Amino acid sequence: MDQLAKVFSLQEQLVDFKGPYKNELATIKLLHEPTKKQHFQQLTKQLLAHLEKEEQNQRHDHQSCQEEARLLREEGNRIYKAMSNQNRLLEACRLYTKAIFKAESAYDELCLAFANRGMALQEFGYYQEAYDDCCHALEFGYNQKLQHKIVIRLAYCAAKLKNIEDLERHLECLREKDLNDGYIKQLLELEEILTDLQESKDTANKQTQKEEHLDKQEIIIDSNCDNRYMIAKNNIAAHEVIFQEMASAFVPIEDNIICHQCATSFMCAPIPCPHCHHRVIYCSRACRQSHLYIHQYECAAYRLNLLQMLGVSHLAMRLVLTYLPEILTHFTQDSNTLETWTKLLELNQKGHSKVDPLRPQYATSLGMISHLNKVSPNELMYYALSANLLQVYLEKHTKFFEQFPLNKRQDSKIIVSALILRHAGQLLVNGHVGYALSFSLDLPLLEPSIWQSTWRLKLGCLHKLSQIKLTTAMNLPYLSLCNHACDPSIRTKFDGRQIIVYASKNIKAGDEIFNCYTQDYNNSLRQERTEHLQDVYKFQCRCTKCMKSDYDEAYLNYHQYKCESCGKWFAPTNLNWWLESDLEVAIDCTHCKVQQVFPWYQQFFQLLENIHDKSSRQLLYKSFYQLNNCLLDHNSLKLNMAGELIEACFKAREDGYSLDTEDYLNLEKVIRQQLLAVSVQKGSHSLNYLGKMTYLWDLMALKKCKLDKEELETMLKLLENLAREIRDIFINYYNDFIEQQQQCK
Ligand SMILES: C[S@@+](CC[C@H](N)C(=O)[O-])C[C@H]1O[C@@H](n2cnc3c(N)ncnc32)[C@H](O)[C@@H]1O
Repeated sequence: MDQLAKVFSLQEQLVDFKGPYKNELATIKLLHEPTKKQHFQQLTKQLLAHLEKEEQNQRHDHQSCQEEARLLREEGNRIYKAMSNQNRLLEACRLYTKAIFKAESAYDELCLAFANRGMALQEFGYYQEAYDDCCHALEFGYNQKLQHKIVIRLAYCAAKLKNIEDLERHLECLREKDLNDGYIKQLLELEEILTDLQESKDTANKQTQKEEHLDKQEIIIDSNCDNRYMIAKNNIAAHEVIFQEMASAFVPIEDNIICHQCATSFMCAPIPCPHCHHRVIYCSRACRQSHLYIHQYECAAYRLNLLQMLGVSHLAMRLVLTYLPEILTHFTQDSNTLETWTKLLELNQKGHSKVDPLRPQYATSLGMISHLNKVSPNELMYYALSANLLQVYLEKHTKFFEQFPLNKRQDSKIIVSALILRHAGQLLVNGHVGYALSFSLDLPLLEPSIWQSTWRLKLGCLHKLSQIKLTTAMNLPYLSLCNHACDPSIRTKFDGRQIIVYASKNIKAGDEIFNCYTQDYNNSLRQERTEHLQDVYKFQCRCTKCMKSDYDEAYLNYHQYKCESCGKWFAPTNLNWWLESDLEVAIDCTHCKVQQVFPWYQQFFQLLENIHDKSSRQLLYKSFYQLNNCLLDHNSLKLNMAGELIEACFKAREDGYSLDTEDYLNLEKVIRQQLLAVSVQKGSHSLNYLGKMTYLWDLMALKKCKLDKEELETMLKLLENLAREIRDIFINYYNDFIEQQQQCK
């Protein structure tokens, strides 16, 4: 990072960005001025060489990768063989996974680790993942003489997956091998399964996939002026799906372990690329193969750790990589740089009024609004230098530019830089952040303490899935057509790389459909939102909520304290004082100006430290209920304290301290208060609500509380707001532990 800053600052001195902004092409051309170009590009190459050197210094040699992976795999084998250990399969898988990561490109170990993980996954019941691992074992050079061991496993998994074609292929391969009696017996069994599958194939219900009509409501996009927006053509009822969109490109945020192809964060058998220090991961072999085209141009950048320094410019480059085949068609023999650029930009004029969000065309992305003309010269310089760096990287470390006509190589470099710059500018105001409920565990699907079988949690473990994580930065150009309001008319659900947009309230035909780019009016102050919207999105918000005279009333209602002196309700100047590291800050009543002591605050957290002690817990519940005397209704601090109390009680239970009936009654009461407050602040369809709901479901599963039928049905309906695989986990949990006992009532 330091080196990047150093090189960028040297490059800045070589370019004059002071003049008026024209467009991305003209900006990039400034970096290519003949007099400075050589020195300028030399600095970029030096930076890349520096990263290469750093990577080489940190790289583990083949032998140590091999050795560390071997030790992990052998430890996995030891656990796998320990028949008395009921968690052995997932524990072994965990170690095999670590071995796969450690092996990097030491293929001789990598293939063994895949083979062994495949064996354990198969036994646990993850057949598709086991199948993929066996394919990887073969791909990375599993011993020729022992390959029948892997092929028989492939055949077994194909049989479990009812994949006749694969099963036929693997059995054919096995028939040609010289097998011992044991294997011949297995082969005959598999032959029988194949016959059964073939016979049942014809009678099986052929499920034709229904082509769902995805945008139930017609959306009009006014493209006559620069500022496009979305309106409802028909009345749209609250909670109806308005449209769905598939992200054409996305990148994982930070170090989240997410499949780079389908964006799932739920993987029981992560498959890392062996060449870029496992910085790119897939959930399946199919995803790995689908992503090969993009990854061939990114692998070296991941290896050099270049991309994490560049944030939005990385997503911009992915957009270019995704649409390269389309971009290439615009490079003709006889047009010059400006003509090619103009032709590319004309695409969006043709495209944006007829957009298919599920099959996004490049035109839609090219047409997104950008405010590069309004950013500071320093900011513009940063994005231009990042675009240039990525272009030079593609040139030096990949075969990317070989796809362009030979006589257009120079043009293509300038245009590719200009496109990366254009998309970075667009994504600054059009990028979307995906989020999901997640576990706060490393390799959560391989955590033996929480799973009873595939996708089925153990009793009392649903609350482990209560965290909300930001997962991806996405390009969703159709959703981006919605303008902002602080009281939006939509809510969004992220499901892998697909987004589903629901009406959050009734929308009348002709009404504009608004998204919210910040925290909404219910969860932030107008001034905070205004500053952010002005800084990033370059506009002054004039939505109905911001134009009201009591614009902050809703939010301030969640921060009302009763003054210890005058007894009046007030909202402190520093609303979230309890989130700050320095808790010594003085809180004064805004009416009588008397400084507050808040003795209940210290007392509560002291009691929390002794949660294992029954009498402390009793005092804790009492002091929580007493908060109602000094904190109004759904006060955010009270909500936070409820969260601390609930988590601490669940943790105590996990640590082996038994909670009694009174504890559970109190817990239920506190969880319900928390859920009510979250539904008021964030809405009951929010992930925040669903995350907190897991605690109540755990109490139900543990037979410590009961819900009436109506309440339970309402909660079940809310599961629609979860991504598919997370919803499955909730439904399995409901079926395993809740449904039956609720029926027994
Ligand atoms: C994601 S885009 C929305 C679609 C945009 N109107 C377009 O034509 O592409 C965000 C940009 O739209 C404009 N915008 C969005 N909401 C707005 C609002 N409430 N008032 C004024 N401008 C707005 C701002 O320029 C903002 O940076």
